[in-house]
Amino acid sequence: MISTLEDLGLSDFFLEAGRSFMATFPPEARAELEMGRVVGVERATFQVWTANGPTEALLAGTLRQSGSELLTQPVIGDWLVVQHLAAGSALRIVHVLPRRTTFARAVNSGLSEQIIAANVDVVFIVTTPGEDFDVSRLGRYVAAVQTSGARPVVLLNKTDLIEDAALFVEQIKTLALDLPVHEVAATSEYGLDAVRPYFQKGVTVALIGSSGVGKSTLTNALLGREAAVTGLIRQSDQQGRHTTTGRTLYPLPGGGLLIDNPGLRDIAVWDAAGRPSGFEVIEETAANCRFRKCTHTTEPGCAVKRAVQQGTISAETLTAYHQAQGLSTRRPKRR
Ligand SMILES: Nc1nc2c(ncn2[C@@H]2O[C@H](COP(=O)(O)OP(=O)(O)OP(=O)(O)O)[C@@H](O)[C@H]2O)c(=O)[nH]1
Ligand SMILES: [Zn+2]
Repeated sequence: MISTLEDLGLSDFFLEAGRSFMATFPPEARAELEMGRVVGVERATFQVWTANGPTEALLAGTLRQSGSELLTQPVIGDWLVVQHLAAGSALRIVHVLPRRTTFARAVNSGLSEQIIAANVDVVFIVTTPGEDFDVSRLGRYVAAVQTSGARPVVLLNKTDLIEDAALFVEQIKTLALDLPVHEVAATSEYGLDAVRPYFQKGVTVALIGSSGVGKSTLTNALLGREAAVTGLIRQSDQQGRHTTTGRTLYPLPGGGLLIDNPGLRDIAVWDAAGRPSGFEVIEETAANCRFRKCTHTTEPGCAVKRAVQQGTISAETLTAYHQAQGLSTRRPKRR
């Protein structure tokens, strides 16, 4: 399935970055260096796929980059430069290459964020037409994914449980122009043929959505039973069920890659300038607005507008926030 690093998503962007980093080493040191992608993370252990296949890799605590900058913590999907030590031993992670997209989750009640995945091209936002259905929350997910540079696609799962999925699809489609929305049922594999074409060679897809919407079931259906990748980190509980402690990037039988990110609820993303762009930052800042019901549009004494002027909140984030707010007033009643 994976025969070249291009199958794993290696593009000119990463190739150039990797080459110019390696060029800073003397030739004899350079011979030990290689590029690879993080395909598994389980606590402090990484699985890195290089031209020779997947291998365990470790972060040496004392390692520093060529400058004296501390090494960035690698996450699933990262492209790396690794060093071969003795034959048969784990690789050493030397450098994390610049990321095209990053996904973060809010931690500490939204005060800070933790990056959990990098270099994702397409994000499947999974929802169901049941209790979980919340158009304004979906709107925040869509906006966050768009801001990250990845492409949002909504999967309405468990459509076997309702009569008329079209009603829900209509509401979701109002969230963004050209937003693809697919009706699926993971348990019966209904609708998955429309979803598989997103997995083009080298394209990385991640699944997000609340707990219980069917992300694991979808992942298994898309991977197919045989696809369980040996050599990658897989954890099983007593029932043999795939559990959700680690993160894994799986190659699909027909090409493309899937990141398993279970339980990722309060996603936030960082914009290109590295500022947190989840809406938590707006809500925190809004506490300092002069008016309690400030809409952060034209009010005097608006702390959010001030933060945008000062560059601590991006204008795009505020626009996305306003869009999501507008949508929330049109939120349909739950049935
Ligand atoms: N009826 C129906 N049930 C489904 C469908 N997809 C998943 N389920 C069920 O929904 C439950 C939750 O599915 P999971 O795949 O574990 O959900 P998840 O999103 O991975 O949940 P977390 O691991 O908690 O994040 C399971 O009992 C599935 O069998 C579907 O299309 N139709
Ligand atoms: Zn305000």
